[in-house]
Amino acid sequence: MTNSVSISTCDLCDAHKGDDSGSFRVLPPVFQCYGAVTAFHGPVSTVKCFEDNTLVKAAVERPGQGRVLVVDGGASLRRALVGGNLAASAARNGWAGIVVNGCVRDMAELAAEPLGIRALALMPLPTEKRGEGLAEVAVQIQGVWVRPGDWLYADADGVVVSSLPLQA
Ligand SMILES: O=C([O-])CC(=O)C(=O)O
Repeated sequence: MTNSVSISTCDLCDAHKGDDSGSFRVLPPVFQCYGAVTAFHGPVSTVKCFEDNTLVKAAVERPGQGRVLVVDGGASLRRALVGGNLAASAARNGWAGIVVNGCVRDMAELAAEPLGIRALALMPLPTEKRGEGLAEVAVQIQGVWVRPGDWLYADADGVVVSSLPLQA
């Protein structure tokens, strides 16, 4: 499922720039855009894992219901946590997007998927699936806390996260 209503992260930042409550957060500008969808948003689900994408695969094989999967891969640049197969599963199962604090691979396949995909970089090496990791826990993405049930908004300008759903 892709979100037809696009919400500008710049507009959100204009409206919330004085919010020091911690509810409104902006991710550091280190993410590259790989999916066919640039702007996406939805409630957050999380996976925390390190060079093992067992739980990422399990998540995207379940119904996404318009959610955004935030994967904290510890910023490892050594293995790809999402490739063409997982991205295709995510799109087919109705995820709005995937944000990976780590690497992805299969650039051409990712670019064809109707899904938002953000990651730090491309890396052709896959992971070892050892069954390790945690699902639906609070994660720290580039120093910013992201929790299951937060709302994430991404567009060409950046990625913001909020405890509450935000209006366009
Ligand atoms: O299966 C993996 O580990 C990642 C991958 O290459 C894919 O999703 O196609």
